[in-house]
Amino acid sequence: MKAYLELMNRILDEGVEQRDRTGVGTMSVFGHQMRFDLSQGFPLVTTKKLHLRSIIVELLWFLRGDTNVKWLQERKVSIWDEWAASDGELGPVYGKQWRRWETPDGIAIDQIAALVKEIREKPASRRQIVSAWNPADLPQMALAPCHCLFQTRVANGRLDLQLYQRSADVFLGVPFNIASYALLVHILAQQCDLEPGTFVWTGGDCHLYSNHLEQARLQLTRDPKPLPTLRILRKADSIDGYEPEDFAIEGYEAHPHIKGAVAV
Ligand SMILES: Nc1nc(=O)c2c([nH]1)NC[C@@H]1CN(c3ccc(C(=O)N[C@@H](CCC(=O)O)C(=O)O)cc3)CN21
Ligand SMILES: O=c1ccn([C@H]2C[C@H](O)[C@@H](COP(=O)(O)O)O2)c(=O)[nH]1
Repeated sequence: MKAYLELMNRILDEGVEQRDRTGVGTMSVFGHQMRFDLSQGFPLVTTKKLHLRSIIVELLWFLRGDTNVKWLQERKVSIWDEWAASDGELGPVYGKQWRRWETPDGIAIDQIAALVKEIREKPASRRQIVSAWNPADLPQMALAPCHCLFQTRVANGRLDLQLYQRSADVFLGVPFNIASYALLVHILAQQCDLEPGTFVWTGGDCHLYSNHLEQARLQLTRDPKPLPTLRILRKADSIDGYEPEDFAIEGYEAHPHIKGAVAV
């Protein structure tokens, strides 16, 4: 995960101070790209221990089309709690836009099902895109989508994916986002009889919150370890058929966990 350390290093080196929406304050750079060849291992940060289960459960929650934290909480995942209303709702966030984007005449578009169909039937298509950025729905969302658009592409029997993340909390969010989309590539590839290819992460405002700077510097003193391997233990009948227990990570060696407060 050298690419991740390089991003943290770049922010510490050339980032500018920004006052942000949360009031915490950040150091930020604008525009950055990282590439992960998924045939070389699963990109899980090794310079601090990560809880992959939360990442798996969150991705399956997006794929369910769910926008209520209840399902996450029942599975002991609390990462969205701070933004939820008292009934658990987050408004029309990722799950809604991925699975039920509403047209003005009330038709629901399942972007994920359409993507799987496009990859299978038109692998050379340059229109394999899913967007969570729905300007009409933004006012109702608890938080505007950060990982807002992704595109896939098929070449040489491999599935590549590029994500555009408009806003990136590099210490807390980005390790989750990288692993989550790498996992999504594995799932989509399995469903479409392809091999996982390259995951390209593209960030807009890439920042370290002022209360994460020490944690970032500590990680930069640590040597990254070899990447683990992700195994999907079963091929589900469709993209909707996966359970958290279907995924296993092998050979994950990491430095101790580092705590950091989340900016709300
Ligand atoms: N400021 C901010 N940063 C984010 O990364 C973020 C948001 N807000 N809002 C929405 C979601 C929620 N995400 C989160 C929220 C919390 C953690 C977090 O606290 N992670 C802990 C461990 C939590 C666990 O595994 O249960 C960590 O140390 O990584 C991670 C991602 C990503 N997003
Ligand atoms: O998946 C996610 C979700 C959120 N973030 C971070 C990026 C920012 O620090 C905040 C969102 O604040 P905005 O003012 O809406 O940009 O959450 C992330 O890194 N990854």
